[in-house]
Amino acid sequence: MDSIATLTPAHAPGDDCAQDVAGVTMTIVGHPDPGRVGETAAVEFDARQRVPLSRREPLFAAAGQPGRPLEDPHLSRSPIYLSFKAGEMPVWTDPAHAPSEIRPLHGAQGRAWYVGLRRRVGLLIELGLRAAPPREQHGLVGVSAATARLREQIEATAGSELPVLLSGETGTGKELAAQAIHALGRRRQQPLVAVNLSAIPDSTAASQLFGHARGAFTDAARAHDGYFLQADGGTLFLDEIGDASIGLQVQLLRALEQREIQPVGGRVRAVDVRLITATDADLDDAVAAGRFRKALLFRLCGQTLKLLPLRDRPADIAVQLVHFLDRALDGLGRREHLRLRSWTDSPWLDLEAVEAALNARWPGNSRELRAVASQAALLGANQPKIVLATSSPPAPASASRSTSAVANAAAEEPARALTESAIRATLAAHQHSVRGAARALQVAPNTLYARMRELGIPLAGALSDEELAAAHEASGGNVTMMARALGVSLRGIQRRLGRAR
Ligand SMILES: Nc1ncnc2c1ncn2[C@@H]1O[C@H](COP(=O)(O)OP(=O)(O)OP(=O)(O)O)[C@@H](O)[C@H]1O
Repeated sequence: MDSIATLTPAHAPGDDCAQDVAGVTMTIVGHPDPGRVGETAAVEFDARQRVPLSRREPLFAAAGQPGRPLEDPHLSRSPIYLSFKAGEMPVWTDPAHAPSEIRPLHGAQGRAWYVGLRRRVGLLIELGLRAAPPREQHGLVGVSAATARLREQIEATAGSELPVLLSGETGTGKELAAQAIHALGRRRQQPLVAVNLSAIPDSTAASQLFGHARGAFTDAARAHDGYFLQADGGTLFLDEIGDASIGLQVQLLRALEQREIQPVGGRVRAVDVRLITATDADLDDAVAAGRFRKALLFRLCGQTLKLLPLRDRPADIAVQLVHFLDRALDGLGRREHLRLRSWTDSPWLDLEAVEAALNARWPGNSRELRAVASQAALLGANQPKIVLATSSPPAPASASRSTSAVANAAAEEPARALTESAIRATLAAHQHSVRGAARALQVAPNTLYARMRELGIPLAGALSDEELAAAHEASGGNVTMMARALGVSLRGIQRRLGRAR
């Protein structure tokens, strides 16, 4: 049986009757050729509620590509069958020839399983038939049904002018989603200004957001346009909206309802801004506790997009793992690690590492996965196989919440657009010089250092001797390459090397 062309949507979680389902969707999560991770096959059940698996069938395909079989010669040529019964784990019809284990997946409510084939190929099997989504679209990497749905919601949202509220744990991609909504909407030629409210102290929040007139307060030697005016005609992305003080919430409500703002000590001004907000907190709880104004929440959630934790999107874990490894290996000039070596050699990215990633909890979600993948690429660049340190310490309650260090530093000087992407883009534009980026972002270097530590953005001074040694070995001692691979400045790495000697 081959992949089929006519598809019915995968059922919503909670429908647990396999008899109602026409078949399953299989996604490759581990393969000797890592380039195949993310390919899917939608396979109809036969008359006995079974699907065949072999080296030759079904055919797996990336979106828009022709289908290919699994090919691995370690798998049998003749099919073995997985049999499905409502409410039960699937079973091999011939257990004596079973190619290996089947395990239920975390959070899948009896509708998805991991199947390992001869410790060579890993498959995710979900009830329901669905088409293969692109591995990367609108800047979002992933092939899970949740990511496909999120992209559809982003497209639908981009066409409207309503405010959008993005909710999800830290690192799930809320800022990426905001960027995609802006990039697809009619305001795309206008600015997108991203601001993290948790990085702005209450005392200066009004003047930073709404601006101030010259002489409005002691230090206001010049008039200042706030973020709202900087985003005029475009989009303002307010991250950590749950951290806005009640006073600020009142002003935000006014800006939304009357489309005007009042700079501190200045005249009321009209402003045309599409607002996208994000939170990892439960704002309904915050309303119940009197910390968030119901009227503002009502206004903000014109459209609400929920981003699932990464651990509930196993197909995305595998695809993002390969994506982040590829990027890190590219920096080291070692992308060949992610190509099929030969069917006889064991792959650099083996199934053990993939399974470890699928089983990890990823409290810091994709941000944590990216950091773990970058470190694994570095440490494993000269090794026969990757070792994935998935036991990375859980992210703090929220990796993007302000720490007292950030709050204190921010209090010294206005913090500007301190979101992860803004910092990374500015660093890249300044050869990773933190001082240069801090100047461009108009923040004190200490504010930027603290925020970078908080977001897990690499700093040369914080690199361990082990990381340094691995990068040194992987780059053959080329310091420029080391700096590129580690994502830090050349000067920083030279200083750090001096210290290490
Ligand atoms: N679907 C995805 N595809 C590729 N990269 C992703 C995806 N989701 C998140 N990331 C990466 O993870 C990191 C964190 O993403 P982002 O800043 O958008 O998350 P967030 O939910 O806004 O986090 P926070 O709440 O902490 O601000 C970024 O480097 C981003 O590129």
